[in-house]
Amino acid sequence: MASLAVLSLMKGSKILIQGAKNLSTKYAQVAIAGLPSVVRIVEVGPRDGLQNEPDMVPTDVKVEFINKLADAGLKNIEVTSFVSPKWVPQMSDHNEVMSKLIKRPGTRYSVLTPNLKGFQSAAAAGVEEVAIFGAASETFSKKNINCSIDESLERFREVTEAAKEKNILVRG
Ligand SMILES: CC(C)(COP(=O)([O-])OP(=O)([O-])OC[C@H]1O[C@@H](n2cnc3c(N)ncnc32)[C@H](O)[C@@H]1OP(=O)([O-])[O-])[C@@H](O)C(=O)NCCC(=O)NCCSC(=O)C[C@@](C)(O)CC(=O)[O-]
Repeated sequence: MASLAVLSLMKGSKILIQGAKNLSTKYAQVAIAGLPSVVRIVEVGPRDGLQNEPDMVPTDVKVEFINKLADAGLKNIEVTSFVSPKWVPQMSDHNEVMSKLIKRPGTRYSVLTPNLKGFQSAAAAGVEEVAIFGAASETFSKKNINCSIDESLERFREVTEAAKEKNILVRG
């Protein structure tokens, strides 16, 4: 009797295991189905890596850093920010960086632009791609770009509309 029970238990658990396997495969497929087929990696060292440096990094050093990253084969490099020099002094040489860097064919150089003013300066500097950047919390949004999340979305709308008119790419 006992062996019959064991057998049916084993059969039952086998069905369960198979069911779990099918389910996990199905969910795995759904999960993979949701992923993009291409991932673009953006090197942000010249901007995010330098922006909080307390001592001003000379523009020529920044430009040499960017050129070396491009020479190393990086295809997407975030090179500076068009933000307030009062907020981020290290990025105040954004125009000089853009004018001095050697644009390597096949490499895309992008900059941060939190608002229309920054975008207009970036466009005047011949930028081909801008990045807008929001926040997940009201606190960080206020601390970082001095506005609420809703206000930032309105600013980003202005930037994206202006960028569309000038055929400048926008990255979120
Ligand atoms: C966004 C603002 C300017 C708003 O700052 P604000 O004070 O709200 O702006 P405002 O309109 O009151 O203007 C204040 C002054 O800034 C000037 N101004 C106004 N806009 C610009 C501009 N675009 N470029 C240059 N100057 C600008 C404006 O002309 C004025 O000059 P003043 O009359 O006092 O002489 C300010 O909050 C700011 O610059 N914040 C710094 C943002 C920043 O760069 N944060 C670090 C990068 S974000 C980050 O690191 C996270 C991230 C992106 O890496 C996460 C991720 O990777 O996803």
